[in-house]
This record gives sequence, C-alpha cells and structure tokens, in this order.
Amino acid sequence: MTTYDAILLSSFGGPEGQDDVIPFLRNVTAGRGIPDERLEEVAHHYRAHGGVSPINEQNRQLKAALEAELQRRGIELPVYWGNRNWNPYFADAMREAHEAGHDRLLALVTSAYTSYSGVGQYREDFEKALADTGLGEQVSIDRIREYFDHPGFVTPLVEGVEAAVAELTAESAPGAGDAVARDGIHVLFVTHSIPTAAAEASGPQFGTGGAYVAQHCAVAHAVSEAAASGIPWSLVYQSRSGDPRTPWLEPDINDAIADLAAAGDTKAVIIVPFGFVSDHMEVVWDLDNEATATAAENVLRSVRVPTPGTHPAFISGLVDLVEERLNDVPDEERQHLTELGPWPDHETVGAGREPVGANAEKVAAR
Ligand SMILES: CC1=C(CCC(=O)O)c2cc3nc(cc4[nH]c(cc5[nH]c(cc1n2)c(C)c5CCC(=O)O)c(CCC(=O)O)c4C)C(CCC(=O)O)=C3C
Ligand SMILES: [Fe+2]
Repeated sequence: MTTYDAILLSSFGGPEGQDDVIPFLRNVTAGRGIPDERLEEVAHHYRAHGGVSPINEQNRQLKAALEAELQRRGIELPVYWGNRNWNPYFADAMREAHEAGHDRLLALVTSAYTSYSGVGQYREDFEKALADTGLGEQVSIDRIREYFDHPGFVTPLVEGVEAAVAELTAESAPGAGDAVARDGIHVLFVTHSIPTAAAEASGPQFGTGGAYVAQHCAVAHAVSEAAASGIPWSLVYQSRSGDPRTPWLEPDINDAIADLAAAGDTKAVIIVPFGFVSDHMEVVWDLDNEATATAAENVLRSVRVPTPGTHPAFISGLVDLVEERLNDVPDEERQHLTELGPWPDHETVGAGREPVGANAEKVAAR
C-alpha cells in the first residue's frame, strides 16, 4: 500500500478569452522557433471560437467526474488541477496542495501515449514548477503510467466506432446520407503528427516510429478488431506544424481522404481521434472543420467518433489506475489490451531528487 495525499490532474491548458490567445501560444512555443505566421494561423483557430479553447472546461468536467468516482469508491484523495501552458499552472496547483498539507502527489496526465509532448515536457514542467515554488524538497510527484491500451481509454473508442458503423450502414433516415455498405467504409485512426525524430526517440526498440507509433498501431488494431472487424483502416495524422523541411509523421488525414476518394472503393470514412482524451481545439478545428470539409469535397460521408471525455468507462478506468498505484498492483495483474502493455510507471519527481529534465535517454531505453 502506497500512501498519496492528493491527485494532480495535469493537462495542457488553453486560452479562455481573446486576450489570452497570444500569451498562451507564446507559452506553448517558448524556445522552439515556431514562425509568427504559424502562430497567427493557430491564433485564428482560437479567435474563431471567441478566443476560448474547450479544453479547460473539459478538464473541469473531468475533475468533477473523477471526484465523484473517487468518493463513490471511498477513496479520500482530493484532486488538484494544473496545466503546463495556462491558468491554473502546475505551480498554482502544487502550492495549493502543499498549503493544505498534501505533499505526496499522484499525477494523472491527460495524455495517453509516450512522446516528448506527452511525457518529457510534463516531467520538465513538473520540475520547473517545483523549482519556481521552492517546494522541490517537500513535494513529490509520481506519474500514472501511459494508459493508451487500458480498457478505460479503449472502451469509449470501441463504442464510438460501433455506433459510427451502425449509423453509416443504417437505412437512410430523412436528412441523413444514403446507407453505405460495410465494404464502402474506411476507418481513419487519427492522431497528432510529431517530427519523425521525436517519434524515433520515444522508444527506438519499438521499430520505425518508436513507441509513439507502435502504441497507436496497437490501439488502432485492437479497436478495429473489436468494433469494425473486416473494415479496412489506416493510421493517419493531423495538426502538423513547424518547419516544412523537418519530416513529420505522415500521411496527413486530408491527403489520406483525397487518396481514398481517388481510389474509388470508399464511400464513407469514420474519423477516430484516438490520440487525445477530449474534444479540444485540435479536434473541433482540424477534424470537425477541415477533415470533415475534405471528406465532403471528395463526396465521402464522414462520421467523427467522440474522444473519451467523461465517458463513465474512462472515468472508472482512470480511478482503476489510481487504485493500481495505491495498492502497488504487480505488472501481471495490471489491465492492458495490447501486447505492449502494461506500460511501466515513471520515476518519482521532486522531494529532494535531482531534476533530470525530459529524461529522453531513460524514456528511450525502456
Ligand atoms: C503529441 C501531442 C499532443 C498529445 C499529447 C498531449 O496532450 O500533450 C499534443 C496536445 C495538444 N496540443 C495542443 C495545442 C498546441 N500544440 C502545438 C504544437 C505542437 N504540439 C505537438 C504535439 C502534441 N500536442 C507538437 C510536436 C507541436 C509542435 C511544437 C514543437 O515544435 O515542438 C501548438 C503550437 C502551435 C502549433 O504549432 O500548432 C498548440 C497551440 C493542445 C491544446 C488544444 C486546445 O487548446 O484545445 C493539446 C491538448
Ligand atoms: Fe500540440
């Protein structure tokens, strides 16, 4: 039995008004040389939504749902919420927890896969917040393992794909599109593109694309088997940014849609955003606007599957992951739906330990 004092719900953060947009983008891109034209382009996505990203409200709902499930199970752990890039920041959450007497924090991160963005940057920012608050000697943070193949994350996706297949193959209702045969459907599992070098660094022993690509392939395979057996699928990418000369993971979802349409067998696509845990800006803009428009231009029907959000299976799965750490559950009893899992736990950050930053070598060595 390991004792923790509180849960640190850790996320990306997003702007909550027009005045927040540029300062937020500067936080996100600090030191990484994203050109201003690109910042303006991204600002435009937020501006069109009143300068508000949906992500913070989604995290407030996630926090409330976690609190309710913890209470239902009799687990007396308060939940503090902090972000990497916007209010409330990690430092705010750590200070608040510490002032209430909670120093042993169990971090639940809203990122399901292994990559620098989902792991190393969180670790760096935890360490930076500990340094900034002067709490590095007192506060410790243990991060819950990557849960890409945990049933809590996979079940909502399976349900979403099953519902999408049913919707597309149903006899057409007034206003809906024409029914599509199963063999006219193609499932597009879409995740965030990252530079190919970052993908390799996520775990070279997993082959081309590292752990990042291997984990996504494994989850796509599992969801496809469970929900859309016999229907062809592809792993595709969204939201590439940065210098066009730097290679990033491909194909882009819009190119994939155009290619499927040109090949002629596909009448409908199911878009499965399985790299994110909520329907935040990258989902509503890049998929619900752009990819959906690309499908329509290419005369394909499209259905976009919801991300896990506050699906009861997801909330319950996250609390199972909390209990796994509280009870020191051994590897062989940990839940996982692919052969890559159960993904290992992370080393503790803080409470007097030397900061190790992104810890890229150690991540790569696993
Ligand atoms: C793998 C990955 C995740 C998933 C894991 C995780 O959740 O961490 C993720 C999440 C998110 N990314 C988000 C937003 C942004 N990401 C950016 C930039 C980048 N993301 C990258 C990767 C990822 N990103 C990369 C390689 C870059 C290029 C920067 C560089 O060169 O290193 C930029 C800068 C502008 C641009 O370049 O587009 C923005 C605004 C939001 C918030 C959405 C909202 O507001 O609702 C969320 C949840
Ligand atoms: Fe991002």
